[in-house]
Amino acid sequence: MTDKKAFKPCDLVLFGALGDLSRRKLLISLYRLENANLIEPDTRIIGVDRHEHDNAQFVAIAYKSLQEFLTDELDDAIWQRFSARLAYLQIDLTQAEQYKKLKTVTDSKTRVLVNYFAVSPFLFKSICQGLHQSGILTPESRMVMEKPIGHNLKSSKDINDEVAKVFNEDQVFRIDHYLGKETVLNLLALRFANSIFTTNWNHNTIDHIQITVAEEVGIEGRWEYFDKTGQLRDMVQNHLLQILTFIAMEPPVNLEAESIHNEKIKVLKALRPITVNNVEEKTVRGQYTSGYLKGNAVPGYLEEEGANTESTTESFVALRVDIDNWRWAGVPFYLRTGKRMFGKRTEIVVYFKQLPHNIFKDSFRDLPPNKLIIHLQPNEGVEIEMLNKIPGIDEHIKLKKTKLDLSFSEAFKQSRIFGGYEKLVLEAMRGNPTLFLSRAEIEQAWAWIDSIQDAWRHSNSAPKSYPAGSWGPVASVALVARDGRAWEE
Ligand SMILES: NC(=O)C1=CN([C@@H]2O[C@H](COP(=O)(O)OP(=O)(O)OC[C@H]3O[C@@H](n4cnc5c(N)ncnc54)[C@H](OP(=O)(O)O)[C@@H]3O)[C@@H](O)[C@H]2O)C=CC1
Ligand SMILES: O=C1O[C@H](COP(=O)(O)O)[C@@H](O)[C@H](O)[C@H]1O
Repeated sequence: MTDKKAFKPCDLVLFGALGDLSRRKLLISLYRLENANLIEPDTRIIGVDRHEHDNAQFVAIAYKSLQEFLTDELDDAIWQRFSARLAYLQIDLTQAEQYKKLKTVTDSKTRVLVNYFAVSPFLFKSICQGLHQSGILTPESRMVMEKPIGHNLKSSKDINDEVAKVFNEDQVFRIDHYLGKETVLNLLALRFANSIFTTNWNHNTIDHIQITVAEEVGIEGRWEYFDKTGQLRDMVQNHLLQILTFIAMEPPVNLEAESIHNEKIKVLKALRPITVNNVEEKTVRGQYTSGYLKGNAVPGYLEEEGANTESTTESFVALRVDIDNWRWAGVPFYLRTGKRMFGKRTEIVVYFKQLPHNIFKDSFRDLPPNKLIIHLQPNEGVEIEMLNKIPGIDEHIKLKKTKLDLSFSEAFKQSRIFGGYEKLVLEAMRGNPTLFLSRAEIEQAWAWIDSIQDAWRHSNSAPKSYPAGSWGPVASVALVARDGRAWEE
C-alpha cells in the first residue's frame, strides 16, 4: 500500500504539542516509530503551543510524557536519537503574524511540511490562515486533522470549507485512529482474501452482526470536551461507523484510497435514518453512576472532576442499525459503546443463520448458529464457533460447541502489532492517503448522526443510568431482546 519513493524527510509540526493527545499518543507513537527505525534520519518534529518554553524544556516535557505513557521500556540510545529531532516554538495560534516563526526552523523547499492539528477544531481556521499567510506552504505540504471534525454536519462543512481554502483535498489527511489498528485493517483481508467468507457474507447466511466497543476508562480529565460531545459523537460518528463500513462494504476494486472511500460512502448512504418516529425502539442512551472496576470504587459521570451535575450527556449508546441495500436487507447491526464498562473489549460478532432442519436433536433441541468472533482489542484474533462430534462409540452422535481459535500474538509471533496512531502518523509522513477519511464520508456520517441527535432532543428523555463496571443500562438488553436476540457476553 505504501509508495516507498514518497518517503521523504519531512518536518512534522505538532500544533498543540503540549496537549493531551500529543503527550499521551503522538509523542509515544513517534518514539515507537523511532525505535522501529521507521523515521527518516532527517525528519524533525517541531512542537508548537502557546506556552513559553525553549527546546530543552520541550525535550524534558516529551521525556516526562514517555515515562508516564510509554508501556514498553525507554531505551537511552533511542531516546538520544529521538530527542535530537525535537524543537519547540511558542505561537499563539490565533495570531497570524506569529506563524512566520516557523520559517526560522523549517525549509519547505527541500522538505515536506506535515502539519498535525492536535488542537480543538475551533483553531483550525486560524491555523490554516496563519500557515497560508506565512508563505511556507507548498503543494507538497500536508495537514492532518483529528476527529471529531466538527460537532454536526454544518460545523463539519464549515471546517472543511475553511481547510479547503488553503489545502487541496489530496493534501488533507483526516485521521480516525481505528483505521490504523491492525485488526481493523485485517477486516479487509478477512473479507476479501478468504473465499469462505466472501461467498457467505450477506443476508442469505448472516442473521445479524454485533459491534461492541466497551471502554474501561471514564472521562480522564476531559470533562469539558466530552460533556459537549457525548459518546455518540465521540465514538459512533467515527470509530463505530468506520468498523461498520469495513464490515458491510462491497469489495473495492483495489486498495487505492478512492476505491475504498467510494465503497464506504455507499454503506453510509444506505443507513436507514433514525428519527423521532423510531428513536425509542432503535436507540438506548446511558450515563454511568458510581461503581466498581476491578475491585476499585470509581465515581459516577456526574461526580467526575469539573462535572456539571445537571448534565444529560450520554456516556453509553446502543443502536439497532439497518442497512437498506441488497446485501444486508433484513440483517440488523447492533452497535454498543460506553465508558466505564465492565472491561475494555472491542469486538465484532457475526451470527450466521440457523440451519433449516435439525438432525441432531439428541444434542441440541435447536442447533446453535455458527459465530465468527473478531477480537479487535485486546487479545487480537479471530474465532469461529462451530459444532463438532464428541469422540466416542455411543449409539447416538453427540455434538459439542467448539472453537477454531486464531490468536494474532500466537500466529504472528515474529511481528510487532503497531498501534493505530503509529501506523497513521507514519502514513501521513509518507504521504499515503489510503487509511484516511474523505470529506464526503465524514459528512455522510454526520448527516446520519445529526438525525439521531435531533430525535433525542425532541424526545426529551434522559439517559438511563448504569453502574460503572457493568455492561450498560438494562434497556440495552431489551433493545436486542425485542428482536429475540442477546448480546454476546
Ligand atoms: N486527547 C485525546 O485522547 C484525543 C483527542 N482528539 C482530538 O485531538 C484534538 C486535541 O485534543 P487534546 O489534546 O485532548 O486537547 P488539549 O486541550 O489537551 O490540547 C490542545 C493544546 O493546544 C493548546 N492551545 C489551545 N489554544 C491555543 C492557542 N491559541 N495557541 C496555541 N496553542 C493553543 C492547549 O493549550 P492550553 O492547555 O493552555 O489550553 C493545549 O496544549 C481535539 O480536536 C480532540 O478532539 C481525538 C482523539 C483522542
Ligand atoms: O477517539 C477516542 O478514542 C478513545 C478510545 O480509543 P482506543 O484506541 O483506546 O479504543 C476514547 O476513549 C476517546 O474518548 C475518543 O475520543
